[in-house]
Amino acid sequence: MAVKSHTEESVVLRVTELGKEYKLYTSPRQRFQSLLTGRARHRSHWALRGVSFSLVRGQCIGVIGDNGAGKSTLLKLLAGTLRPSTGTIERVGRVTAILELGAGFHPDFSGRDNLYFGASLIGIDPEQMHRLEPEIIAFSELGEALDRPVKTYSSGMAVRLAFALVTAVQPDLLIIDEALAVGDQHFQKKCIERILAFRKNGCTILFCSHSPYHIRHLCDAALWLEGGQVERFGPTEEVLAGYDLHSRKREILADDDRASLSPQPASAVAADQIAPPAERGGAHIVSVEVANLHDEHDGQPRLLQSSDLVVTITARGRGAECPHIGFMIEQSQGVGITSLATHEDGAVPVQLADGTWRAVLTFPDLPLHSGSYVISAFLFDETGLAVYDQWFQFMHFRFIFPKPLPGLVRLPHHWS
Ligand SMILES: Nc1ncnc2c1ncn2[C@@H]1O[C@H](COP(=O)(O)OP(=O)(O)OP(=O)(O)O)[C@@H](O)[C@H]1O
Repeated sequence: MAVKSHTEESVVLRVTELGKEYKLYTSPRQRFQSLLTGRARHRSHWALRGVSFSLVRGQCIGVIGDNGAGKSTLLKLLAGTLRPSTGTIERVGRVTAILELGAGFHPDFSGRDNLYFGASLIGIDPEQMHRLEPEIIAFSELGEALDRPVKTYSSGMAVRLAFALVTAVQPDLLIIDEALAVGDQHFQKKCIERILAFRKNGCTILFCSHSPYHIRHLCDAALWLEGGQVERFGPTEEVLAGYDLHSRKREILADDDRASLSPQPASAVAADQIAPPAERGGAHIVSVEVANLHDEHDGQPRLLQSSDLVVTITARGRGAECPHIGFMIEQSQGVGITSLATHEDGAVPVQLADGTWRAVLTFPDLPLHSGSYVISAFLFDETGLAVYDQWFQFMHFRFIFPKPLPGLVRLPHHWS
């Protein structure tokens, strides 16, 4: 299925009826017997089946799906590190893949030696590599560590080296597997900037991520895999909306299962239990205060005792950069109500004397009906693309609207 109409010349990747079968043997002996006798003794597992799509030049496509849906298998097939069992892949131009970053490095050789070795594998000849070396080294920020054996590197250092090498030359098609989930904040930001620059220059990007946020902001189309097959392929928002519904249904089922095992009180959760381990010294959310919340009792979430919801979010940024702040309200059963962010609204957090940044968000005359709600706060970089920190569903509260009307919200409206 094509995402948008395009001429044949602009297609850089065409995948037709692609499939990957894994043969599962119960023991090495069974595998051996099957090799000897030629009789199939395996169970067949199709990690990918009947996948067809095409990408045109300059398109950025996000691949989403649950664990085990076949995303990595698809990316490895496209990168050529796995052979398909069925179907064809037609690629035009130079293709590079950032898969399992750093996995291909030789641990006993230095970072520099590995650069030359890795370059030859992705089609960069030694002369070209000689020219690119300073820029690759600068991007990796490894300094003197470059001449140490790679086995002495942290995983973050290996990733920096691999990303710097693989993106040293702009390819026609760049395949990225969760690269943004690794590395520190500073590195994530550099990765995003480089990906955006490639995109601007017409590079086609295939990007696999568990982060709908990054898919939404970087990709113009999305491919949703489910059980190894294409569930949906099309404009990002439409596919993400379908996947969001699917994920919520799955979470509700999982919650029901958990509840039947060990009932949990629906009480407010302390922020410090949920807040991710913000790298101390890095950008992080410092506090989120909600005005007029009455203390909880009887295990109930705290009650908002005002018709206005006023939330003050304070965060520590990175260097002189002005970060952005996001906020989300959901119904406690997991139905999303609203997500907002300073960068989406053209607002700017204010810097306080102690260097922290603060944004105060006010919902005047909160247009919600009576019910239980849960809030989340997010900290972004200055572009709104890198997520520095998130306090996800960290606080529940109750709200009582005096009139018992059915529904979720009171939308702005008028009668005539
Ligand atoms: N080498 C292998 N041998 C047998 N089965 C495999 C192998 N590699 C992957 N699989 C199976 O293929 C299916 C797809 O796996 P894949 O790693 O592509 O999923 P994924 O969508 O990338 O998952 P995740 O989000 O967890 O990384 C899974 O059922 C997995 O168990």
